[in-house]
Amino acid sequence: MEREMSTSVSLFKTYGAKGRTLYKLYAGFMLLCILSILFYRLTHIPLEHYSLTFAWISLFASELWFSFYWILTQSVRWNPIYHQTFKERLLQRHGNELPMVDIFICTADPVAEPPSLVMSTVLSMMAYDYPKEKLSVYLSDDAGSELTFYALCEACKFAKHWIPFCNKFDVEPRSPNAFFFKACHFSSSDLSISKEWSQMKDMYEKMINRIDFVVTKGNVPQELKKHQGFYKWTSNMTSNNHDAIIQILVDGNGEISVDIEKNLLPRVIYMAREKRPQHHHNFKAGSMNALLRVSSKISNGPIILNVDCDMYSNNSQSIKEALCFFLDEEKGHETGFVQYPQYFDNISKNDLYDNSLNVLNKIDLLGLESWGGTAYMGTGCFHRREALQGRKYSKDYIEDWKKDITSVENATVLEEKVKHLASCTFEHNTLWGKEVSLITPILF
Ligand SMILES: O=c1ccn([C@@H]2O[C@H](COP(=O)(O)OP(=O)(O)O[C@H]3O[C@H](CO)[C@@H](O)[C@H](O)[C@H]3O)[C@@H](O)[C@H]2O)c(=O)[nH]1
Ligand SMILES: [Mn+2]
Repeated sequence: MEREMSTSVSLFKTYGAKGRTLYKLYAGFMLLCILSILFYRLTHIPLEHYSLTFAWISLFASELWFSFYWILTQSVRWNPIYHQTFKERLLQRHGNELPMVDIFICTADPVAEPPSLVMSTVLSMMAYDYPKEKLSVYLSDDAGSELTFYALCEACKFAKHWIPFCNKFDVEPRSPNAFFFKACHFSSSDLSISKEWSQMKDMYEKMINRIDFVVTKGNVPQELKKHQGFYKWTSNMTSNNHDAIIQILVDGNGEISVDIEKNLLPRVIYMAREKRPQHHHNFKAGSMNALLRVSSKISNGPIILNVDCDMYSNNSQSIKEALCFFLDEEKGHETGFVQYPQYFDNISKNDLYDNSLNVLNKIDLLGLESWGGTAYMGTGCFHRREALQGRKYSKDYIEDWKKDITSVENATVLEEKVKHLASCTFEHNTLWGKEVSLITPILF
């Protein structure tokens, strides 16, 4: 009875996959077959000819290896676990005091990772169905490229139209590139909807053309440098030798921070950490470290979402879903991260290399849950800031979700103040470098 009551108020429910008994029967049968084959191999070794014996033993060795592999994989197939979230309960209980969420997007090269596509990732994050004053989007640009900065300025202008459009038409997914690609045959009997839809598509395509033009040219022409922040790019700057650049593009103040319907936009911050050839930059892990430090002085959101620049969000509710785990009164403290699976677009018809990741996403990751937690995949993961910053698990820990800061300082002053946090030597000989730093490129 007590158990039932506690699950009825929980923000999420956990349940096992259907058909497990059937699977277990099948697995038992398979095991029997495998053992019979192994038994047969061992008891019928042909000894009459050397080459025959060798072939037989080789087969036996590969079957033994396959059996070992098969037994290991049963650990992630045995008991797949699903979760169901209750967003309405989350909103009922925490609707007015939802935590601040900081989103980190990492990009590293404007040629290999075209800024026009990166901006679709940025826009899908900005358009999350979540209170915009609680959302900060950080773009880390490891190339330190003015092309990416230009693209981000364009994306912020476009967001003023895109976000109200998403809200009005319940757009999914909220990456404009994915949306217009998937809905390319959109038609509506309502002429005004059709008109609005094609106007938005047109506006998006014009933005993409402007960005692609600049990227093809390789620099931003003087007349397009409308944002005052361009002065930070000097002629002697290269992608691996430059000062840190922090630009708060949308800071919650003034005309720049509201959309065409006068609703607030999320904060948008551009960061290019300092790079020097003599210091190792540690790839994505290095940029995550700098993002952690810089964001802690700008918004300090207790929840962090990290995405690679080529991974848009395909569900505008993802933040709320993830929060159901973190904010659950009974079990929330047991959750350090919430990982969403990765899916790829443009998979070839036969999918020879299994890019759809069906076994991983639909079975293995769920199977790992029965061992206490799924695998960390890098992108599409929500973290507790405290966990990333070194707090150890404690049964009695209660997180204060209101520790974020909304800095009232002028954006330019704040940019200069936090610049040293993105320096390439910050981690050298400091406690932060020793105890917190995420120099784990394998993970990030
Ligand atoms: O110096 C670098 C190098 C890479 N990146 C970014 O890191 C992300 C991942 O790098 P990528 O080369 O695209 O790695 P993938 O193999 O595509 O990504 C997988 O492997 C990564 C490293 O383990 C994980 O972070 C990802 O989530 C996972 O999808 C991208 O957004 C890059 O822009 C940087 O920010 N700085
Ligand atoms: Mn990648």
